[in-house]
Amino acid sequence: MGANDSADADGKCHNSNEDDTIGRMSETNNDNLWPAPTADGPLNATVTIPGSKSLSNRYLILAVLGAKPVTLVGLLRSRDTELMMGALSALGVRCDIDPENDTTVTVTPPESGRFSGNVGVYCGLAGTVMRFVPGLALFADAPVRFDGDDQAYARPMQPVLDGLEQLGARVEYHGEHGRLPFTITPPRHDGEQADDGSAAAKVSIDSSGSSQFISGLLLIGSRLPGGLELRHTGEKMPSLPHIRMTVADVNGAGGNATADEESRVWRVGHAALQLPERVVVEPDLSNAAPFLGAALIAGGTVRVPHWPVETTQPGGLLPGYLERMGARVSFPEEDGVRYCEVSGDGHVHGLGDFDLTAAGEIAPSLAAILAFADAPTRMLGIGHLRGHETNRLEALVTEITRIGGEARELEDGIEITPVPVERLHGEVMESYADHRMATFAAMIGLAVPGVRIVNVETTRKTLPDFVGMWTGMLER
Ligand SMILES: O=C(O)C1=C[C@@H](OP(=O)(O)O)[C@@H](O)[C@H](O)C1
Ligand SMILES: C=C(OP(=O)(O)O)C(=O)O
Repeated sequence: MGANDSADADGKCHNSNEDDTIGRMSETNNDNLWPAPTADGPLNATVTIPGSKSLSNRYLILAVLGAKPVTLVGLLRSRDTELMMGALSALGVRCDIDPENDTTVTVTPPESGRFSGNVGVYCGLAGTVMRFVPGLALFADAPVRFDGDDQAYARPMQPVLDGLEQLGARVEYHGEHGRLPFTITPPRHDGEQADDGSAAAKVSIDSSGSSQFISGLLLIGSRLPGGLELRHTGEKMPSLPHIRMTVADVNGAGGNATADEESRVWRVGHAALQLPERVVVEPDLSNAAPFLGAALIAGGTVRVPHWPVETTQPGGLLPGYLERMGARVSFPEEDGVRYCEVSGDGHVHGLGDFDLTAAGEIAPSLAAILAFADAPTRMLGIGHLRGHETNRLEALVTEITRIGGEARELEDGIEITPVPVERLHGEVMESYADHRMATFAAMIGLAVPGVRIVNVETTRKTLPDFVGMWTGMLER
């Protein structure tokens, strides 16, 4: 849970959302350095990964768009999901945490179906909160103000807000145009939640900067009187699996969402959404990347249990990517549990030109592995990572260069040219308040002694106990 959050005896979630400070950018100071452990031999570990951030925060949104309570099992409990629950609580939703198991949360939508306005929503640095919750403000009874971490002010927001304006909302920017903080005033309501036979609302946005702009609008499309027809006008379309995940999840809640990816048009019919009474969240497969990738860097074997046979998560592409880098990958089943098992012998193949448009969020973890490869890699299709938690392309180049490696930014990605590991040296590595830059540095530290990481706690964005999991993986 967040630093200021607590569950009382009846499990009701109190979330002083606006005071959340965990994971905020912290100053570099020597009290805040974590010595990243090196691997002193091949690994042999099984690592259980908490619930998927992307699925957890989609299910939370879809649960509140229904009419009946929904119990989410295996929900991620990390900064990004606390921020989401805090946002929903502010809007009048109940989140009851099971006192026996804090990853089981029951979400009860407001009885009226209308969200409380005249409230503030604190987004932290969470893309899924800042891009998914504004859509709910369309159905609030008064304006909703959104704010976030200072670093969040740099993240692009405008396309999703342009979309909401096309749907009748008014958006007032309090800082830079197109960025946090802002206030959304919902359109005047006259029972728009019913299907009044009107045509689908047509919205056009440029979603080249983030797939979350499209997802944020598709999530609420079912509630519009005639549904939604959403057109993406831009050139690039990053993270398509995340958009497919949204379509699948809307349909899993009884919606009618379809995609014409070639024409870049998505349609969502008007529908009363209702997730099943109980929904089980898959482990976060992108968060498995540092751990499974560790087997390639250090050698040995790492297993992740509960690996789904089929998934909408882009992390489902990870085993294939690791195989291309030289890993042996298998999916053994033991006592009904399916594992992803990755083994490495310390040798990593470079990938040459490598299109990562589909799964940009795992770029930092792959970069850490590829810094130890036998040949260069150009990870392409990820220019939009400049608008992630930090400018990840710049951050990766800075950190690889800092330890004596070679990398450079490309217009649409990053080129990593490995150097012999003896030339790499441990340094204080920045994490930029970015969970994936912190785990990137920890991966480097497996093979480069003396790495110390600034503010490793920033991993709480999506992993409540990264340090415990990492040191557990290295225990023999
Ligand atoms: O919808 C989602 O859950 C996400 C979409 C992706 O965003 P971008 O399309 O901005 O990369 C991904 O990187 C992010 O971690 C999660
Ligand atoms: C880009 C990411 O996060 P967000 O959901 O904040 O966009 C990420 O987790 O890599």
